[in-house]
Amino acid sequence: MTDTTIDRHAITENLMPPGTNTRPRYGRIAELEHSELGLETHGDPLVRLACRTCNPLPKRAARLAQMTARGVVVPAFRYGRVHAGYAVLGTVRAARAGWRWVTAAELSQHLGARPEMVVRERARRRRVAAWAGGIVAAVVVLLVVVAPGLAVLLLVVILGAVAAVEGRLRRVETEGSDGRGIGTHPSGRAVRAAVAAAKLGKTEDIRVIGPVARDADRAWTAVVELPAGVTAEQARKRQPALASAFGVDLAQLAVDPVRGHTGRVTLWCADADPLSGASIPSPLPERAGAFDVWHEKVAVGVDVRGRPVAFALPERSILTGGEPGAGKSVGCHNVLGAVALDPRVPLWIADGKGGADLMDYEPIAARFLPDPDPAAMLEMIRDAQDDMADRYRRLRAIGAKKLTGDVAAQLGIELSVFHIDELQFFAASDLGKEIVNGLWDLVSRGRAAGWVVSVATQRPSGDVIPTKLRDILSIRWALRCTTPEASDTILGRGWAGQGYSAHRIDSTQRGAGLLLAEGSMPVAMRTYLIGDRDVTALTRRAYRLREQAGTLPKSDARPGVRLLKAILTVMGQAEKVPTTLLLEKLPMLGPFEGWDATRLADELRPLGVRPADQWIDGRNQRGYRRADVERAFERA
Ligand SMILES: Nc1ncnc2c1ncn2[C@@H]1O[C@H](COP(=O)(O)OP(=O)(O)OP(=O)(O)O)[C@@H](O)[C@H]1O
Repeated sequence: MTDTTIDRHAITENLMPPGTNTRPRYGRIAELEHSELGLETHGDPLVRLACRTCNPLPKRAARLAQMTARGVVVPAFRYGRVHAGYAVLGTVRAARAGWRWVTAAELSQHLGARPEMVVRERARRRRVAAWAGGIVAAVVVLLVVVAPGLAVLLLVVILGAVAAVEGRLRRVETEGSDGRGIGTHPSGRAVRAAVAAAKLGKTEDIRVIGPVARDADRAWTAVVELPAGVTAEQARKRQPALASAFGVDLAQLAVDPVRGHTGRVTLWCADADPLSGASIPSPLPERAGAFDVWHEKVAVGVDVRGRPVAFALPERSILTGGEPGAGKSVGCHNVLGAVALDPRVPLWIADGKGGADLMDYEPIAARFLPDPDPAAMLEMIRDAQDDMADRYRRLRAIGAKKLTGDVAAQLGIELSVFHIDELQFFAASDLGKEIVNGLWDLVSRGRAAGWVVSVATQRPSGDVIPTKLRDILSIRWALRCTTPEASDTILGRGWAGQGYSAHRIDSTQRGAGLLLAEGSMPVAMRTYLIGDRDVTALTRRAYRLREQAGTLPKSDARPGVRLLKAILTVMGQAEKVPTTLLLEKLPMLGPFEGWDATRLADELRPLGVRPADQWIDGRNQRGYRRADVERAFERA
């Protein structure tokens, strides 16, 4: 080192601010040599080159060169290298695909069953390949001889196109490896690889028939042919594994068999969760006519593809379970609402919660238990068992084995529906064992005699729904549960382990559940929403239908009794009720529309009930006393 040069380390140590560990750039050294050491020139040629004061132009030129290298040359080189690589890989891919086609690799699984067809097809393809190869070779030779420049240009264009296609394919295929599954626009190859990953066979034995298509821009769909010997049913059983391989939620995937080919399935995979979002209104409130329980299915909601989910009621029984607020009441209204609109069907309802959810059904129910009263519940079950025994006697008398629509019409007995809400309040009582045993008997023997039992509970556990009862309830409907065990208590043991667990349902998925009803697998679905107003409107229509058909509950058939019963329903637990409230609520419970205070008083007078000024809600109002109405009801 001469005296006009300076050691870069010395500058770092002596002149840079304390704590600075990085070595200064040459330009900064040059600045420091001028400003701090007062040097005129620099000993180090690199420092001289970098000095803006001594050497501004070369510096700029160097920077320009550097920028050009970084911004253009390097990317161009990288791009070219990558695309050259893609061109090679694409050519190899095309050659392998061509070879597979020539050798008819996809037909090798049929070699055992139809060897002549495979051999014939291979020979045909070899001929086509030989002709095509010959023509291409002749064109290439001609071009090289006549216009070599054009030949090179054509080669570059073809390789460029191959590189572009290969690049795109790789981008799509690598979507599967970054945690986002195979994406919303997967290639056939990505679908095959995912199906193979779900342990349904080897990628090369799986085929995607036709293109992977988009469905209304909210899902992709593909028809997949499984390897020989693997059935659509096996694929449905692997649905959770498939959903995992596609990188989606179980609720986003539908696996449907293809008619006419047990080895093919249609895969439908939604981009987003189809079980959340805006609620789906039930078609029931809009329904004009009566429901026919013998010939119609009860539509309770839609599956993830938006297709209606429905089940028939004759010879069935229902278990609905889920945590509080999961949507059980709404689900049950879908069933009860439909049944109510068939005026022939006697409805027996027991409300273990003692709430207002089922109050609207009271005027049309043949039997209605509004409180969690285990003794009354047991009595209802005993009555239903007696009725069942009577039905069997009558069926035997005409030589019929079970109640069908025709037999029902012939004997004048009807399908009866017995709905018990919040079974746990009855099952956990002292009479719980007898109640559960009675229900078990009614479900198992009552099926053929036309008794349909439906139980709902917000505590799906072994003590509320013993396995022996659960196993004979044929329709099982698991709404959101807190644990996989609770879900299994409803659906049956083992389903959670296979990926079908209602504990996975999110609280944003209102009314979502797993329904095991028609097929052998639970179906992820969402119930139709039936709000409180809909229930009121439905039951009022049901009332009118039953009134016309003369099938209202016997005690309700007399207008006076009907009125007193409706007034007691409006009053609930209250001791007094204002006339204004009665006039507002009574039309919802029976044919009392358009009544005024005078008409109400006129109807009640013969029954011994008179209005009076009452102190209600902190003021003097015209109204009725509960004790008067109850006395009149007892007299009636
Ligand atoms: N299918 C649905 N679509 C949209 N919202 C729904 C649906 N089902 C239920 N809900 C919403 O969830 C709320 C609770 O539903 P519901 O009363 O049926 O629950 P539940 O399981 O019966 O509760 P609990 O056990 O406390 O009686 C409803 O008030 C409604 O707002």
